[in-house]
Amino acid sequence: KEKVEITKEQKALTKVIVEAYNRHQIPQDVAKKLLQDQYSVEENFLLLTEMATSQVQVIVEFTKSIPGFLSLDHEDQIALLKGSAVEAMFLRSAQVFSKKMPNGHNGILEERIRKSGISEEFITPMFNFYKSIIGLHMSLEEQALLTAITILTPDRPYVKDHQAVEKLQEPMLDVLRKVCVLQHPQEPQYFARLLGRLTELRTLTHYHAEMLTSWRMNDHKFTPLLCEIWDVQ
Ligand SMILES: O=C(c1ccccc1)c1ccc(-c2nc3ccccc3n2[C@H](C(=O)NC2CCCCC2)C2CCCCC2)cc1
Repeated sequence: KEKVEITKEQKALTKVIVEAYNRHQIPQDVAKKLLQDQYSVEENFLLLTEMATSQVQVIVEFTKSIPGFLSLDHEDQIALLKGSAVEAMFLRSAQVFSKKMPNGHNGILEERIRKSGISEEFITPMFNFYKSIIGLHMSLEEQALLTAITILTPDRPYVKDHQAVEKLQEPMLDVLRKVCVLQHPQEPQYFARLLGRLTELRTLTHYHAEMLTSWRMNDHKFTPLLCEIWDVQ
């Protein structure tokens, strides 16, 4: 049985990533808001754009805390943030959805999201993804490291220095692999399943522009930041 050891450096790296992840929580809890009231389709869309806009700002701060990120070429920094924003938003949404709540509340939250205005064809793939994330019972370290790994994906469009990004992503993958072995000793394939979620995430975000403009209402208004990040309007 291979003895898995997390080195001092890897412990330090994980600590930095988890602290940054915790520090940059979404300011206001969207699940609580959704459980409080039923909103109209227009109000829900506004809530989504507000939450997503603040999450983009939060993700930028989180990413700046990733050791080495600020030493990358500046245009590559932008390309990585832009290329991963929708994935990070869905990953965060899945983590919000997977939070255990007083019984019945998860059902209400699911209902509110189903009726929020998202067009039917995207509801199933979105919830399939959320349920697959729930099924993994990810630890906080795994969530934080997976988010960093998603952002540091070398093959995003317009990234020039792939190698420099790989050099940052690899240590994260190494320590995530070890964390998975240590935290899920009964599931040798757990790390592979975790990375498999990133593939499902990419397919889900493939239609993101269509998902947004098909929100069941006319005249979809976006913030300037989201127009930049989401390639809409
Ligand atoms: O269609 C979507 C989309 C968005 C961007 C690009 C492409 C598609 C698209 C549609 C729902 C959700 C989505 N899945 C959620 C799961 C649990 C809780 C809320 C969730 N949300 C939305 C949300 O606020 N997400 C936050 C979460 C924190 C990080 C920033 C984002 C609300 C918005 C109010 C109405 C109901 C759902 C997330 C995304």
